[in-house]
Formats: sequence, structure tokens, C-alpha cells
Amino acid sequence: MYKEYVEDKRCKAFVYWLFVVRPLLTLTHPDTIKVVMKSTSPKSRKGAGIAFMLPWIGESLLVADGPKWERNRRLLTPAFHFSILNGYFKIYNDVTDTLLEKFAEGSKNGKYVEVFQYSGLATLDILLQCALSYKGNIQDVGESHPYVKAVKRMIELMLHRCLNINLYPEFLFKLSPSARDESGKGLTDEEIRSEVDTFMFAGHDTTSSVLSWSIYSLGKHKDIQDKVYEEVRGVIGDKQYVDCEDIQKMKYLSCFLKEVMRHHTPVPVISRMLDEPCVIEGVEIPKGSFIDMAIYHAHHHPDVWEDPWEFKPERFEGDKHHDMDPYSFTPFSAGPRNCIGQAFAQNEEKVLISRLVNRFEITVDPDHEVEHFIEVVMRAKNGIMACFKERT
Ligand code: HEM
Repeated sequence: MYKEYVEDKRCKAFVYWLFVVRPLLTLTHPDTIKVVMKSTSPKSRKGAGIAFMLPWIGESLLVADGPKWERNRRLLTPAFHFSILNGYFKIYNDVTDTLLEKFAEGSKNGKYVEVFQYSGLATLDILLQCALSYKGNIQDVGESHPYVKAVKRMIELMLHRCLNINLYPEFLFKLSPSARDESGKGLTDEEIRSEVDTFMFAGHDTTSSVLSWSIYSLGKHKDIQDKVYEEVRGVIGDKQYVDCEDIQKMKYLSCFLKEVMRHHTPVPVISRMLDEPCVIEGVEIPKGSFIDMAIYHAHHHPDVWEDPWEFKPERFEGDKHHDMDPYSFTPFSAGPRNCIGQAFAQNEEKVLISRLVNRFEITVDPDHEVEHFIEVVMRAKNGIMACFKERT
């Protein structure tokens, strides 16, 4: 669809018929995306997607609307204050220590390892320690860990249901005590459970996707890897720990990470249902319409990005992209429903990537074809095979 509607016809929006019965307006350009992203249009409860997530994550921030969403967003925002996030660097580094050992072990004798699997365990390990103070030895126990199995199974079941129309019919423990609404009430136990499950869902596969595509991009572009390495080396040298001051000095790494999130768009599409009519490109779209904001398409729209399919971190250097529409680049969405975990995620990624590149020279298997595969997050069709060689 990208080729026909975005690359050839340069559409900013097109209609797609879902299972032939339901029209779905797909927005593919910042001009159209921003109309809906700026609003608080609710998440659709009909059909696939949110409705199938509810049994797991409940009425949490990700899916709630209206006053319930406003209240929870207000109560949860302090949990993502930078002073709290700074306390997580030790966990990021500890988890990275284990991950580096896993990669070193897997790459013995120049073997390639499948990256998504390791990244997923590492990012889950981080979240479980940060959100629940739970040290489950996740990376060692691996896929057979009961929590890992449960999260994997929940996602599989949700996807299975989404794809089969027949089946249609201790951020919190650190929350400030002032996290109470006007009536003095904080989150109930049930609400806390929902929010924690949501962080696991929203913050695990997303960060693992970014880590995996970062490894791929480093391995694929040796010149870019060298540039990231030079910068990281200059900042941390032989230090085996990266803190928040270090990452602020890594400007090129920041551009690299942005380009990973543009090119490989970890959350490729987000959906809404209009609760009031709106005008998109001069056309009135009625209340009740289903809308998909195709962030992946907007990140590759040829009228927005020069050489959209080339991987060029330099496009984010200095103030080059500051003249662009802020809705051109929205890996974390934008507007009132933007990602509450974005600073957490970026700190985590920067620690993981800088330490990886400081220790290893990364290559990807030239004979293994890598192709984008859109699930809830961006995956690779047959995985990513990389080799991690100790730098001398
Ligand atoms: C690189 C990693 C991440 C990416 C790319 C990402 C992306 C996004 C996007 C695109 C949305 C909007 C979803 C929608 O409108 O339907 C979102 C919302 C959200 N994200 Fe993230 N996310 C990431 C990491 C995290 C982490 C680490 C957490 C929590 C620990 C988190 C928690 C949430 C929550 C709770 C929402 C709902 C916010 C609201 O509606 O008020 N995310 N994220």
C-alpha cells in the first residue's frame, strides 16, 4: 500500500476497507495526522485492537478516555519525572552487563545470534525491576520464565484474535504520596495492577524493537557504527557504567537513535475513533469514523523526507530538522496522548546501545535477509542475526 498510495500517488490520506465491511481512513502525512493526534479522540472499542487488550491491561492509561484518562495521566505523570528516572540508571547498567555477556557468549567463534529474543528479555528485565522491584533473573531463565511465558502468550492471543474476524463477536511504588485526585483518592489496587500491566505491555516490546533495530543499523552501516563508537569512547572511555550526564554528551548517538525510530518506526500505526466530526484536507470526516495514523508511512513520505529509505542520522544533526513540522517525526506519538514513557525509554536505549558499541564491533549476517514485519510493534520477518566481536 505504501508504494501505491504514498510513493506513487503521494497521498496524505486514503481509505482502506477492513475485512471489506468497514471503511478505515488511513492518514499518512503530518498535515493529516496532526489533525487527529492533536485531539483527544478516543481509542476505538469496536473490532480488534483495544477491545482485545482490555482483559489483560484493563481500563488503564493506554486505553482509557475522557475524565478517567485525564485523572490517571495526572496521577501517573510524577512517576516519570526526571528525578525519578535518574534513579533507574543502575538497573539499566546491571541489565546491560548481563546482556553483553549473553551476546559475547552467543557470538563465540564468530557465530551470529538472533537479536530480538535477547533484547526482549533484557527490556522486560528492566521494566520488572523498575516497575515492580522484581529481580527474576529473567535473562538467565529466558523464555521458560513464567512471567515471560505469560506476557508472550497474552500478546500471541491478542494478535491471533485481531487477525481472525471469526473471533470478533514500581513506577507506581515510587509514585509521590501526593498522587491523589481532587477527592483525595489515589489509584485503587485494581487500577495500579492495570497500569503496571500496561507499562509491561507498552514499554517492553517497543523498547526491544528499538534496541534490535539499533543493533541491525549499527551492523549494517559500519561508517555510522564507527562514528557512534568514537563519540561513546570519547565520553566513557573504559568505564563500565553510563550515567545520565554521559548520555547528555552523546549528541550523535541521539541522532542515531532518532533515525532508528524514524526508519524502523517501532509503533508503526495508532488508531482512533472520532468522537466529533473533523475536517481533513478540506473533507469533513463524520463522527464515529475509524482512523489509523500510519506513523511508518509519514516517516517515509517522499514529500516530507529527502531519501526516505536511506539511513542517515545526520538528518537530525544540529537544528536541521527544527524547521520541519513537529508532526513529521512522531515515534512516541504527539499531543495529549503522547507516550508517557518516552524519556524512560530513551535513557534505557542510550545506556544499552552506548555500552554495546563500546565493547563490541557489531556485524550482521550478510546472507540473512531482513525485512520489516508490522505486528503491534515493528519486528523483522525472519529476525535479525548479528555477531558481537570484542574490540581490542
Ligand atoms: C521506544 C519505546 C516506546 C515507543 C516507541 C512508544 C510509543 C508509544 C506510542 C506511539 C504511544 C501512543 C499510543 C496510542 O496513541 O495509541 C504510546 C503511548 C503510551 N506509552 Fe509508550 N512507547 C515506548 C515506551 C514506553 C515505555 C517504556 C512505557 C512505560 C514504561 C510506555 C508507556 C506508554 C503509555 C502508558 C502510553 C499511553 C499514554 C496515554 O494515552 O496517555 N511507553 N507509546
